[in-house]
Amino acid sequence: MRRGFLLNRESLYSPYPTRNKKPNRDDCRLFADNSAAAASPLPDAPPYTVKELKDWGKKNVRLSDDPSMSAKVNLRDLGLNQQLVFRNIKVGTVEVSTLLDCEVLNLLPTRFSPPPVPLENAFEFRQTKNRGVGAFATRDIRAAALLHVEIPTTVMQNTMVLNFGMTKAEVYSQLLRRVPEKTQPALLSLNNSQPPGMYELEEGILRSNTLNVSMPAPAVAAPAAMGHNGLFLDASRLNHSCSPNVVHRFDPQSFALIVHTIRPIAKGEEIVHSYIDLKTTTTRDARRSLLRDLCHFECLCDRCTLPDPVAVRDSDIRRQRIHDTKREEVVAPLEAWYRSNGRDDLDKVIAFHLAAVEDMRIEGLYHYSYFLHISLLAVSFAALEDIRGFRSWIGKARDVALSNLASDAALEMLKYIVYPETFPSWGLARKMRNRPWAVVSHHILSRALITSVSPEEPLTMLLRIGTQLQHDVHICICSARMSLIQNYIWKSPAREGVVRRAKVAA
Ligand SMILES: C[S@@+](CC[C@H](N)C(=O)[O-])C[C@H]1O[C@@H](n2cnc3c(N)ncnc32)[C@H](O)[C@@H]1O
Repeated sequence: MRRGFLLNRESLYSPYPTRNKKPNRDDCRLFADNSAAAASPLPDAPPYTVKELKDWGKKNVRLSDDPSMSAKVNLRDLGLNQQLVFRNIKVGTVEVSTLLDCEVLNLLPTRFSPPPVPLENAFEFRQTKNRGVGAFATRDIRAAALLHVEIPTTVMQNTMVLNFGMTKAEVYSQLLRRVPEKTQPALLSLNNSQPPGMYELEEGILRSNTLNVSMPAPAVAAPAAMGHNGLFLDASRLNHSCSPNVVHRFDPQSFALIVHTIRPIAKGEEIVHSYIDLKTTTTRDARRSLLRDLCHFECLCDRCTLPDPVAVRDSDIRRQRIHDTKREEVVAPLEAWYRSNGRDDLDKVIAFHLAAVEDMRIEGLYHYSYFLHISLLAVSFAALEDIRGFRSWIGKARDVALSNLASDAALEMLKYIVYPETFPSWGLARKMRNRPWAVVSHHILSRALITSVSPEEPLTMLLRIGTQLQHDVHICICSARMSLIQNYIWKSPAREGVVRRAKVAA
């Protein structure tokens, strides 16, 4: 039985990271060392890939014989001007053991904002039949519910440069040793799915359970090398599924992992997320093989254990279809309807989007163009002045915005749910029949607004569509509502010019 580590006394009292604060003297560091640079000739091209970095490190980096330092590495030569420090930081009452670059530490807020409050007791952990422990809903949960919020136990940069000074095993063991003693039993009881004998326990646990987290990015030459991962005691118990029902995001402002449901979850259903990028792996065999390679288990999720080969083939075909549909193809039917000045049948547009959304529902894939499809459904139902249809789809679009932490967009959509007739494409079908060109802009604008979660995007889209239709963007803008435009494009660098031109045109 593995016993907990003894804690280094200072690590318990490590302060918040503050701006301009020098690292503690007892921090273990990977120092930049100019003499090492002089000694080691640079390769012709900068080493950017992980393999190149590793090879370069093996040839050029020497281990420090100074026991107060972990290693001496001239990372500037790699375009990575960094100084990695082990530091325990406090988030509210939780102490997090981190290994971060000094610059990243300095970019963290001096005070973390309080994390949002999740549903209470909405899930519990239980033993599954064949996948170890899993989390199960204790009641029916709606889509876009804030299910879980968790502060990490450890966070570390996961670039390979760590290998230069300390072995990975040393880094992992140092990181875990700095975790508060009371947390260590729970941490050491986490699943270790690495092949037996391959890694020390600490490394096995970290490799099996960490999730990618987003940290503030300093201006470094090789930002791709600046990934970070975090270990979360509860979220680590979530099993994988190729049709997940939750997504998670890390919010550096509150230093918390935020887990949202992406569809309704019934009482007793398992709560699952995806360990892999489902966009790049469409077939069951490809997904299973990737999970075998990366995570060392045979996937037993619902989609991978479909009862017969025909069902598996149908699922593969559906996923491929979702994967292959380009954004332009999604937009095309509504654009064709609009080009016909509303003479085409809008029901055909609706049927197209409903079929796509149904594919996504069956496969449990709510990324890809899901948001675009449901937004265009909302636009179509608004054009037909169908309140029920409109509310249903704009409600789903709002759910997506909420799970993406896009609260402004979600608020705007809530306004449309309450007052559908204020939605810019409201009654467009009727208006098109009467005054085809005058209302075009409303349709374009509403689409731009609704299909975007970022404030920059509507403008880009307006410009793109305006150009596509060889229709001056000023005309689009001048006949749309000024407040909406200003609201949405205010952050854009091109804002000044567009708003000025729009005012002139209006
Ligand atoms: C991060 S842990 C998840 C929690 C784990 N079940 C536990 O008991 O702690 C990942 C491990 O759970 C199991 N697992 C997760 N999803 C699975 C799936 N879809 N099929 C089979 N095993 C799965 C595998 O053993 C995997 O290595």
